[in-house]
Amino acid sequence: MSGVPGVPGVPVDVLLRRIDPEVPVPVRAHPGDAGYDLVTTEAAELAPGRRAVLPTGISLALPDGYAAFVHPRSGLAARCGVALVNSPGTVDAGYRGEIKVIVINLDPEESVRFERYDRVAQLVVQRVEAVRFHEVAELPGSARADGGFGSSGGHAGAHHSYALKGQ
Ligand SMILES: O=c1ccn([C@H]2C[C@H](O)[C@@H](COP(=O)(O)OP(=O)(O)OP(=O)(O)O)O2)c(=O)[nH]1
Ligand SMILES: [Mg+2]
Repeated sequence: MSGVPGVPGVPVDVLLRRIDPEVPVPVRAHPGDAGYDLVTTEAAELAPGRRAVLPTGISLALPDGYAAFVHPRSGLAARCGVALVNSPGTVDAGYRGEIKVIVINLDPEESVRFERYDRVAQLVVQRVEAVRFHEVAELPGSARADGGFGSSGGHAGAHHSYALKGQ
């Protein structure tokens, strides 16, 4: 194994176990892509508004200090209205179970069908930091302060009233 964790451009070595013996090892569509495509090992049909937990046939041992994030595929979202319920899903370094993808069909009218080995999501591996929290009575000031949730204005949909209750 040659990967040096944290050195840019050097791939990180990740142990992978195939639960489904025929499932392809995740690949990127192009060199440099962020996401490694995940397939479903089970066919499924989702009526409008329905969701499913799809198995991917793989489990991983990520190095400490890393996590993998299960992201949606934009093509499925744009063409079929398929989203991930918990987007992005978080795969912890210590998780040894099968990676699963929680899909939902947001199209109001059309069902969507997944065949075995269809690519349903993409896995992005990233470094994650551990933190030490230091409790204080007052936080240091900042330009944004407590502005959020549209405080800077000027976005599409501004004609809808979505002011938070009590603000
Ligand atoms: O899209 C996902 C999200 C999570 N997981 C797996 C890996 C992750 O390490 C574990 C737990 O996920 P998470 O912490 O999001 O779920 P939880 O509801 O907090 O469960 P737990 O109490 O087990 O942490 O489930 C997946 O396979 N796919
Ligand atoms: Mg958790």
